[in-house]
Amino acid sequence: MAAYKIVLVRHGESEWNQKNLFCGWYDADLSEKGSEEAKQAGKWLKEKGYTFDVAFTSVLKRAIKTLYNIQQELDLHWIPVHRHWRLNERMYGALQGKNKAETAAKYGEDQVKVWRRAYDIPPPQLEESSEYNPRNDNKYKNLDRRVLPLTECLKDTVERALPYWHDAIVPAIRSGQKVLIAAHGNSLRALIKYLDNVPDAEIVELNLPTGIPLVYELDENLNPIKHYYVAPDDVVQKAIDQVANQGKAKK
Ligand SMILES: O=C(OP(=O)(O)O)[C@H](O)COP(=O)(O)O
Repeated sequence: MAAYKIVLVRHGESEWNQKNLFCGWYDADLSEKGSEEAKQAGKWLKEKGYTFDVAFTSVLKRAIKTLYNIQQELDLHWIPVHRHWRLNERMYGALQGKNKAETAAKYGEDQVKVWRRAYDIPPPQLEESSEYNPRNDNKYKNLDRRVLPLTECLKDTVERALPYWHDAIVPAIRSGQKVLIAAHGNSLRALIKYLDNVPDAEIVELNLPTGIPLVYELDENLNPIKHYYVAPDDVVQKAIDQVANQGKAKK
């Protein structure tokens, strides 16, 4: 019997997902399809009787709006929402704004898979002068510049996301609140890597679909007992395959 149940959800499709661009900390909006996916996520949760006491998200609008769409479906506008940069997507460095299929055609699919999925190999850094440099973004103006990354591998994302997990999310779970986390493909992979203790070589194969709630049942020590998506299996598999295939060169 699970002591706790939490729900993780990757935001619905963003405009940059739709264009197959590496997005990272760029603040892309949801596409129309992404808003629909977010509403559908809320409907699936409602159908299965889920409700929440508190929600956590990043400071990026694709995750914030996904969460809001879910709140709307569940009539949970009133719950506290905590936004934090530590739940942001992995900083994709110099790849931000580049098309994944074109990058695969230029550098090879194997290299792109390493950049997308290797645990401890970061993509090349953003230039200091880049328009995507978070050090010039108002959202982060009160933070020490040294915590703002110019690139990250998944290991870096794990290291900057976990303090927020331990300091903010774990106390909420332990206090008995029902927790929803709306975040990103790689910031959620970072959390799953930690929760499930996934070996470095295996995390490479984990792809998270957009807009499909993922339930984690946890024991009293917050160790996972089991996890499952709240959506029909065929929908889940198709969405996972789509993400995995984004890094293939167009034939
Ligand atoms: O910004 C991104 O993630 P997000 O859409 O979950 O926020 C990345 O571009 C996801 O790409 P990836 O699946 O190639 O790591």
